[in-house]
Amino acid sequence: MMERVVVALGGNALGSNLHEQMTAVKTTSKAIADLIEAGYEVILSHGNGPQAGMIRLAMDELNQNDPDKYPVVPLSVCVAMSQSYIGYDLQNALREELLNRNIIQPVATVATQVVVDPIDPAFEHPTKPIGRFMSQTEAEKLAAEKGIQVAEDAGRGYRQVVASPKPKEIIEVDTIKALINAKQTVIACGGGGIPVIKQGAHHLKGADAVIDKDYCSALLADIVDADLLVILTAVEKVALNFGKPDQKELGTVSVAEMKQYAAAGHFAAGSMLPKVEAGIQFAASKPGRKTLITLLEKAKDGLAGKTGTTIQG
Ligand SMILES: Nc1ncnc2c1ncn2[C@@H]1O[C@H](COP(=O)(O)OP(=O)(O)O)[C@@H](O)[C@H]1O
Ligand SMILES: NC(=O)OP(=O)(O)O
Repeated sequence: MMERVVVALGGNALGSNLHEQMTAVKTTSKAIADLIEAGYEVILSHGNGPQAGMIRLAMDELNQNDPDKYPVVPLSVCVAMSQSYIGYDLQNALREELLNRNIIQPVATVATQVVVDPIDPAFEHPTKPIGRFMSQTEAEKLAAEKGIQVAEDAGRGYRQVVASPKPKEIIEVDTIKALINAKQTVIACGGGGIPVIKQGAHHLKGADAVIDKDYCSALLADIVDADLLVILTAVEKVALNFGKPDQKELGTVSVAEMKQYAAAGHFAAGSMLPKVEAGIQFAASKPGRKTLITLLEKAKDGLAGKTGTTIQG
């Protein structure tokens, strides 16, 4: 039987600006088309930190220069814009790659709303880095000028930080399932989904946040009953003592073991930790489910059990 795989694309699959993204999606599409050609049923999700930050900054700039003409654009709308912008580039490149291989399979992006809890403590403590990397001096200057919060991002520089509540429910779940059942390749939950809060009987109000795409991908993988969650990032394997002389790369690891490593502080908050936590969540949710964390270029080999870090129940 065909294995169903939710693939979460990280920053290196998309680049961090318009030009990089145009180039990156071509390589990404080849890796994804390889999986489709190998017989996997693929559902795609992706990050949006650099893109949502870029859109937010541009919108803020317009508003500060001429507030009458350009009202404040909420972060939820910036996330919606980023989903469409990234979805467009991905579906364009993947469509072409599949047609070049004579694979007739439509690709569609679903604007996906994801419910968050209005009293999630994350709203009080912004931790999600978005936008470009800056020096400490530049970041502090921007924070003072624009009234935003900034923080150091996993040893890589300073970035704007925003609230990142946990994803609770995917609103467009039936649309996503209908497209999968119609044999279409779906891009959903981009950027962790457009964060919304339930109000009254049926109203959904946009929330000022960016949801983590790894946590949301684990939720998506669960609701579409995927066999595998594949988190593609910039390292081939997850490591213990990362970046230290005694670094040790992990192959296949049980949920229980991975929980111990996470508790011992081996995975950096804001970079590897959410991937490991999302991976554990999915692998532990039902017997037989697995999570693979590896490089984009190694996705096919990883699924064949040749490389990457696999978390299993
Ligand atoms: N223990 C670890 N093992 C491997 N990589 C780690 C570890 N801790 C932190 N990292 C870093 O996490 C990065 C992946 O996180 P990030 O760049 O935020 O992900 P994304 O691919 O979703 O954009 C890796 O490229 C690596 O630099
Ligand atoms: N939304 C999100 O998790 O984006 P990044 O993967 O770019 O951080």
